Amino acid sequence: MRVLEDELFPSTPGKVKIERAHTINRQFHRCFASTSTMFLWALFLVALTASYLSFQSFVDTSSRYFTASWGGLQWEKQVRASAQIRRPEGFSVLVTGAAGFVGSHVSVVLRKRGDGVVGLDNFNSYYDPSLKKARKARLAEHGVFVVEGDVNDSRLLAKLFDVVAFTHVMHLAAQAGVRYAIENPASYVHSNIAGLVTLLEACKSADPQPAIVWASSSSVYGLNDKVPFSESDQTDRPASLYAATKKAGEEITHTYNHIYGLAITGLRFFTVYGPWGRPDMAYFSFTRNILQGKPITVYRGKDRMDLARDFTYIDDIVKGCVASLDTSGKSTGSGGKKRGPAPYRIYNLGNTQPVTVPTLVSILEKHLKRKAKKNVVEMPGNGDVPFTHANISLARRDLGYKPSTDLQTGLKKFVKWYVSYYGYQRGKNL
Ligand SMILES: O=C(O)[C@H]1O[C@H](OP(=O)(O)OP(=O)(O)OC[C@H]2O[C@@H](n3ccc(=O)[nH]c3=O)[C@H](O)[C@@H]2O)[C@H](O)[C@@H](O)[C@@H]1O
Repeated sequence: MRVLEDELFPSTPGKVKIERAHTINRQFHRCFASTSTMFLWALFLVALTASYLSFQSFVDTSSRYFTASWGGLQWEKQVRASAQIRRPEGFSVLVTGAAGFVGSHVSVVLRKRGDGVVGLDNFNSYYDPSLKKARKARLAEHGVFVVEGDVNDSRLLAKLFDVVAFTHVMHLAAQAGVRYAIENPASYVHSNIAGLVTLLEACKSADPQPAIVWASSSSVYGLNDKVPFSESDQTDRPASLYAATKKAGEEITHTYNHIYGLAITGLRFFTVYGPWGRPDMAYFSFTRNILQGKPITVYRGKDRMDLARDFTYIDDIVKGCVASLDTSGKSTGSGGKKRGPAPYRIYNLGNTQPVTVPTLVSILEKHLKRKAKKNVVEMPGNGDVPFTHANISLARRDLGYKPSTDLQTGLKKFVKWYVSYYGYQRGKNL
């Protein structure tokens, strides 16, 4: 009873205070203890996360180191052997996009005449990479080694220039295709802008600086309607992001020529076709579909106008590329500094005989001995231009460029290659 009374009505009021103070103290300690425990836990978690992250980055770095497709003594030996020059006054050429259509052809021709050639290609999957691997195998038969890597990899480029004093760079690596830019715009910026700048940075710092020949495109003429297209014509109205990145490439290379003394030649290719070509292009996909009995889509311009292209055969383009290397002149910079003016050139490489898309189809039908199932639709507004037509007088004058294969002959050679490459037999579904 007393206890209860004492508890309910304490005789000494201070007692409550003391007890309350004790309780508060205890609570404070408990609270402090739990805060510091929490703090310790938090510290522990932070430390755990940090060590996990650094472990991850260690794993990443080391796995990159161990799985990198380039580097090492054996790799350097292959690069050196491939770059070896076997003719007097020969070149050592770094060919980017070497497993690509134009790149593989140029590499073979250069190697055959005794130049040293090292290829570089990222083997991306824009179109069937097995075709790129097959081109690589063909290059290996000719003694050309293709490094697997990206032009955006500045460490790789520095290493390549460290191992070989390239006299020339044939820059053909790019995100190609006019209409695909709608689907994947970033890939054009990545390869055609960022990749180009990374490559030019490597070239500018290289000692000696190489001369550069690179692939621009007929698409830079965009909405121009003055024909034939001449190099001095207006090129500031591109119709696709692809064209815009190629035009930007022309401006970017000009800057590097101006500031660092790099010798630059830009080649505006006009719809290149032929054996070992690109499956995304019309002549290639039409062939596949006609052989498989599938329909093809033929675009038509405004007022039912047929679209036309200045289709250019691969062997003619290769001759233009090689002549550009032969006449490129020298870069003048060293130690990353310009020492004098260097050549800056741009040339059209076309065939000068535009052919309509329906005519292209009828030539294919003749060579394939099959009728196409045509689905004619109005050209969608996705970057296409209605026609292209090259004026090649500049290239003829400076490069001795003289295309000699008409579309009939060129497509016959393409169909022959296609049929043998894909092992086509009548009746067999490819
Ligand atoms: O000359 C160039 O600079 C460009 O040439 C080609 O671009 P393009 O001329 O559009 O070549 P294709 O894609 O083979 O088209 C050829 C023609 O066939 C037409 N086409 C294409 C595809 C299709 O399904 N149907 C069709 O009618 C196109 O509209 C175009 O008129 C290349 O794809 C580009 O990489 C290159 O830069």
